[in-house]
Amino acid sequence: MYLVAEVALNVPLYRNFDYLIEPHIQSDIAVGCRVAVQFGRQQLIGIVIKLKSDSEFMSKLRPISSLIDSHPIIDGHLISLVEFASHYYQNPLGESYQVALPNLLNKGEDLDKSAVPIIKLVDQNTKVTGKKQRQLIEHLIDSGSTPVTELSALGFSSSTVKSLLEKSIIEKTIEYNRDWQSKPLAKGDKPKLNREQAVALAAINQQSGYTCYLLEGVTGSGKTEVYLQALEKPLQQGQQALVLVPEIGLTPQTVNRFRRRFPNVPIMLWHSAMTDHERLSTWRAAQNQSAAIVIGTRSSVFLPFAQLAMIIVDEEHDLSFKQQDSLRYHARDLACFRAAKLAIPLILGSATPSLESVQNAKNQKYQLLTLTERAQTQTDNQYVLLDMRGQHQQSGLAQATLEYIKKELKRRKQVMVFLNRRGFSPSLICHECGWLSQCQRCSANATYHKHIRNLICHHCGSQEYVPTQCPCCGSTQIIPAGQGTEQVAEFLSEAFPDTPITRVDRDSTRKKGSLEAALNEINKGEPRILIGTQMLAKGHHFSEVSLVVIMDVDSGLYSYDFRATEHLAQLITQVSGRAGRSGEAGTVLLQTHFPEHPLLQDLINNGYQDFAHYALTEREEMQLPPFNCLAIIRCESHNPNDINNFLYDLIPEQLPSGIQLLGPVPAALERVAGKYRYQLHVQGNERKELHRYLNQLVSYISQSKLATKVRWSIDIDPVSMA
Ligand SMILES: Nc1ncnc2c1ncn2[C@@H]1O[C@H](COP(=O)(O)OP(=O)(O)OP(=O)(O)O)[C@@H](O)[C@H]1O
Ligand SMILES: [Zn+2]
Repeated sequence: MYLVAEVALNVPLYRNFDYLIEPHIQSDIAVGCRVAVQFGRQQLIGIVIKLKSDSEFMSKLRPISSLIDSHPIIDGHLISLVEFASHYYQNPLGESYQVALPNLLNKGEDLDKSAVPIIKLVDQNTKVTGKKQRQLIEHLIDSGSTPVTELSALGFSSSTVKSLLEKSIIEKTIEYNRDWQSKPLAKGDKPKLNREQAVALAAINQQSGYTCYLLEGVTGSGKTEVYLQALEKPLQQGQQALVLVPEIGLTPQTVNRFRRRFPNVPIMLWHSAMTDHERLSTWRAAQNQSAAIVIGTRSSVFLPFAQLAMIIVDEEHDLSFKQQDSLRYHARDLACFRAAKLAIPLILGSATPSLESVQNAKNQKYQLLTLTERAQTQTDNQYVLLDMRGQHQQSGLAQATLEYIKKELKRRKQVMVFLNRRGFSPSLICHECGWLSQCQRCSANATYHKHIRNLICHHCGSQEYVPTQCPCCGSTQIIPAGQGTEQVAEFLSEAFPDTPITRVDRDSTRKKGSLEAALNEINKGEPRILIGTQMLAKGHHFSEVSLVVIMDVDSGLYSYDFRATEHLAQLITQVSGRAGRSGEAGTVLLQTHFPEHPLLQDLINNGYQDFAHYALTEREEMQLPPFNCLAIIRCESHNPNDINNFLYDLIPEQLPSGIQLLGPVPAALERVAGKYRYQLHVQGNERKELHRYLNQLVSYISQSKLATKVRWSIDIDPVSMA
């Protein structure tokens, strides 16, 4: 008989806690149930991870206060996933469950809540007058149906929905059922695959069990089409699939494409803009199989599918798949663990795969499938390296660039200008004494946002008014230094007064539905200049863009981070992929002061694959990941002495062989929000050795008094050195 439950609690301690099982819950309690327990003076909710007949602290144990679930809420597979993640990323188990489970479950919410209704279009013909109502109808024509929980994020208010319901143009139904599993799979129109796509699909369909496929296809080569057709097999068998996408890749266009293709299959979403209730409903739908496909961002890798038969990771190189706090997991790598454990296929797709994945394909850990041709055009984009040395610039744009833009607009095309910096200018400078606007709390500039007349620190968020006089010398000549998207948009609207301009960055898309509205404007296809950051760079299919201008190439060429060149090459390739997507080849113009730089030359002449090949050779020579394994111990505190004491204490007199320590070194931003930040890099030649060493290190730290004076964290396989 089990008398003791071992419980994982969300506390920053590397251990679990034993509680007594009282007789009245003995028959119901099981591994995977939530319990409420007394911890110190607080009531906490935890997960039962083990049942035991004894405990070394038996006489001191407190009883479980209450059993929340009469059945386990997670199965053995999910438990092993969270345990693996906790172990691999050296994060306490209770904290890891906190990340893996939806908020409401962590707070003790009952799992048995009613299902989410969907709305459907039932009458396309009745005319409506309201603009929003018309937009909703258009959206439903595109998507077929949409869960009510997604509507507000799309910018549709409940009153819009209500008026259409009253006119019986749409209906609201609950489709909490698993009918889809027994019905024959309905498929919307689909194109005939080209040869390369067909080869890739055949390879995926041929095998059963676990294989990880790296689908490396140039932008626009029809990777998504391969995913869609690969999904047919599991769906036909009534099995589920998970499609992981980057945070900004989850556009309505993408989702609609899946819904149009599989009209009688329930497809649900998972992303950070959803409310807790919305997320819980997706979680439950994955579990009770009323969702066939979930399209989700990073943390959807933890969803409790009952019949998972395929995982797809789109844009597998994307940095948003790595969580940057608490449990610092990489969703792609956990997807890999999960697929192997379940013996199901995993498809990693990208035009610009991470060097890790390229290397795994070389080692035959992944099976490489390549798409070299664009699906709808035969032509490759043409690159222009624009030498910026000595060029006259206006708001960061060379005269020659403006000529290119003018030419394309005249041909009634769209032009996309990419600059990965929002705001008006990255700082203000005093023209007389050289004072620079800086954040008081960070070792960083404060960005000038002109329309709100504020200086905002993009690291700690602190804001202040723009001074009318220089705080140093009193001069009134304070001018913007450098460019952000706000400035470029302003300048271009003066330079091309007759052309509409759409700016897409985090500032311009704060309002719900505004990104959607901007994308709709762009998709109308009229001549237009688009200016934006990362948000514009990936995944979008704008058919009329014929010229892409990348303004600031140089900042990625020389950086403290050994991954900077990889990220730059990915960015250039991805951004370029937005040009020339229908019919004719597009032009990609790179403004640079280093036109002879080997990276740029290689990339534009030979493509990303070639770049990746040479970049890997370089990594191998320098013994950097993926040729060794890396972890960073980060530490921050108001007091630099405490940091020093803590980090130097970790350096032993003798290191085990195969392990190297580097540092302590200051972080790229040495101070953020008033705190100093330092790092210690731990490198291992072999994964096993590194993990053995880190285990010891973490258990040492968790006992260390010096650790209590600082904030520390450990990052395994970091994607950023910041
Ligand atoms: N075999 C095909 N025949 C005709 N059109 C196709 C084919 N495959 C894909 N397409 C079309 O080509 C366009 C690009 O395809 P898709 O979006 O699947 O490419 P992708 O590789 O996923 O693009 P990106 O890298 O930009 O995400 C889409 O409009 C798609 O419908
Ligand atoms: Zn700051």
